Amino acid sequence: MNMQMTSRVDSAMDRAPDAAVIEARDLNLVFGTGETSVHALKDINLTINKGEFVSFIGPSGCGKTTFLRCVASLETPTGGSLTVNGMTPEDARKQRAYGYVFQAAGLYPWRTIAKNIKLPLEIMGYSKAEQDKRVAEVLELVELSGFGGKFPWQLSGGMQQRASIARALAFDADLLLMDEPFGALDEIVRDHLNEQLLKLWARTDKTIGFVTHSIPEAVYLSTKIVVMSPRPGRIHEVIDSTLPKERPLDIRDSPEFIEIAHRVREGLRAGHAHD
Ligand SMILES: Nc1ncnc2c1ncn2[C@@H]1O[C@H](COP(=O)(O)OP(=O)(O)OP(=O)(O)O)[C@@H](O)[C@H]1O
Repeated sequence: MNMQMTSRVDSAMDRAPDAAVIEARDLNLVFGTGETSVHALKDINLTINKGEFVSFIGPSGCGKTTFLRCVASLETPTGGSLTVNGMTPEDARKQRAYGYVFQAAGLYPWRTIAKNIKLPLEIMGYSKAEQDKRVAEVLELVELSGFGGKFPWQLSGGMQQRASIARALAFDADLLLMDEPFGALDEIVRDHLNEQLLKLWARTDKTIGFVTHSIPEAVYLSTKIVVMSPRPGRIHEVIDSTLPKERPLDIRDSPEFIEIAHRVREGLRAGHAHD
């Protein structure tokens, strides 16, 4: 285990098990200045605890991606505070606190799937044996064992997305940030990946922040649904799910599921009314 890994594990162990993974207090982000400035996030207050699956839903431009990017230290807030595992997002990034899955799989076409997954591990200085072990583990987690030697173009869109999830899982960060990872896939593939993602979450006890435009996807996956509204981007409502952790796909026909979906839809409607 290299130094970076050791410090990450130590700092995680120092913290109380129920400590917040993400904590935003009066968080604001304004892009630019003057008349053309955009108030992308306004007074965001949100706590995400360990093991939660939190979806962000809201109309285009309400700041979902910007919030995730702040957590990942890819954007810098202009006001308020934000901590990740109790530290600044920048320190958390240096300690590899999260894996990030983008909307497009973003795999390098000239590298095999295994070599794509290895890339962050190579950069982090893992030994060859450890790299191979982790690649095998994460390929199994996303049910792609046997595909490590293939190139991205030899895989379907859904399989490529699973490979990009495997890459984000490779260094075993406790936090997974996912920005509309299944948005470009057809419904059936998406259903299947949602099911697999839930199983993975239940098995690994990770904390997940997930951006989506789909109400059923948000309700099916989440323990908490953050409904956002645009201009400026705010949290309109946070809905705690009452669904059990075990969720077969047909739970979507249950009255409880339909009730939560209804609340999310109403929240989105009310948020739009601010325009
Ligand atoms: N780098 C930037 N410079 C200026 N404005 C930006 C920048 N990044 C995002 N914005 C603006 O900030 C607002 C929030 O954008 P963001 O991408 O976070 O929204 P979103 O909710 O993720 O939207 P979508 O659902 O379309 O992905 C938008 O008005 C967007 O145009």
